[in-house]
Amino acid sequence: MLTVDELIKIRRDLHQIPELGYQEIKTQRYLLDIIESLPQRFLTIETWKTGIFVHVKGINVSETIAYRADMDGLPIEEETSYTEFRSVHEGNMHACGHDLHMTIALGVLAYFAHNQPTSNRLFIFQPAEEGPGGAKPILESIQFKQWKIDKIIALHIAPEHPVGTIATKVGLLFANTSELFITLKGKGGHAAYPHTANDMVVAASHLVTQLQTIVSRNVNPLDAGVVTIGVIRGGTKQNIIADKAVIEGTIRTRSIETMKKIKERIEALVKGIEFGFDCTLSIDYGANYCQVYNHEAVTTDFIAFSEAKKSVNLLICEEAMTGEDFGYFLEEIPGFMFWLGVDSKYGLHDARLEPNEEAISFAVETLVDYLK
Ligand SMILES: CC(=O)N[C@@H](CCC[C@H](N)C(=O)O)C(=O)O
Repeated sequence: MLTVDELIKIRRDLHQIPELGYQEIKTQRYLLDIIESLPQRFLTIETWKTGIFVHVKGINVSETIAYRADMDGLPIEEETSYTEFRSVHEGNMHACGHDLHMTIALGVLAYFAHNQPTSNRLFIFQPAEEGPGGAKPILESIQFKQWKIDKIIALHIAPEHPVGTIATKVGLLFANTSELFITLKGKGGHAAYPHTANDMVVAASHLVTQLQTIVSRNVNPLDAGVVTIGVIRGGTKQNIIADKAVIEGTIRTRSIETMKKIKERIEALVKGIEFGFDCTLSIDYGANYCQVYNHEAVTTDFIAFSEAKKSVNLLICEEAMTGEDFGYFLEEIPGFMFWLGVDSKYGLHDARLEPNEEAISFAVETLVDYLK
């Protein structure tokens, strides 16, 4: 069993070593050291790329329930008030709570390493949730298939809810997502001779503005969609006309049809920019995640469990336009995801995110109770 102080130490240690998707080398080693220090009698440990599976053998097996935690950090320069356990990986931060997700999984796993569960449990420490995605290749792996999972569960921290809150719903919880990378190629030149060049900073600026019309003009207002451009990059010096620019963003929708429609509109606008600015554009949709859709029977059962538990403040929430490759597990295996309140003034993907660590022991106790 891990004590509250040990759990907090683990979270703080993990917080200091955020690594991007499929680079979670130190994170994997750190987790393995803890997992290997637990009683091994019921455990089978296997690594998968930078991820880990830990199978816990049950006493009287009738099913296998999987619990998944994601492992990767984000390319964000930390701006929290932390002084003693700030990220030591310059430019990277656990700004999406995966340090808490892993700590909670370890806490629950440690309980079952000491107290053999009735049925089997599988703990999945999954790389690359923020991109390019670890869930789909895990599902396709022979290693994962050997465990024959009957039910799967995961959580995500929710900065906007107080500690003690569990928020979830039956059906759609998270959106369909697609990354978006557009490269514009034109003709560079001297800043004083714009008539001899095709300026990709100007072309990219027009495109970014036009992309904003898709949700407002092409998506049914009663439906929902998001086109967010998070990066615009181009040029090398203030007096040189840029021959290249790059736009990076993400698309979010409630339905596959709307995702298709938004992509069609992007492609049409890209053609217009090519024609209008006499340049060449290419589109790469990067990683695409399917929606997170909570299965009715298991989610209803978890909602009833949470309602009956005095320590839990249960919220039936609305769906969000966040994405999660956990959706791929739910395409194949019954299960659900829920939000865990961590009460931070600053939200997910914010350099100042400071989750309340009391949420860790609350989550471990609640999940142990649900899974035992
Ligand atoms: C919970 C959360 O914040 N998830 C990420 C998932 C990223 C998906 C992909 N890399 C993309 O940007 O489309 C999110 O941004 O919602």
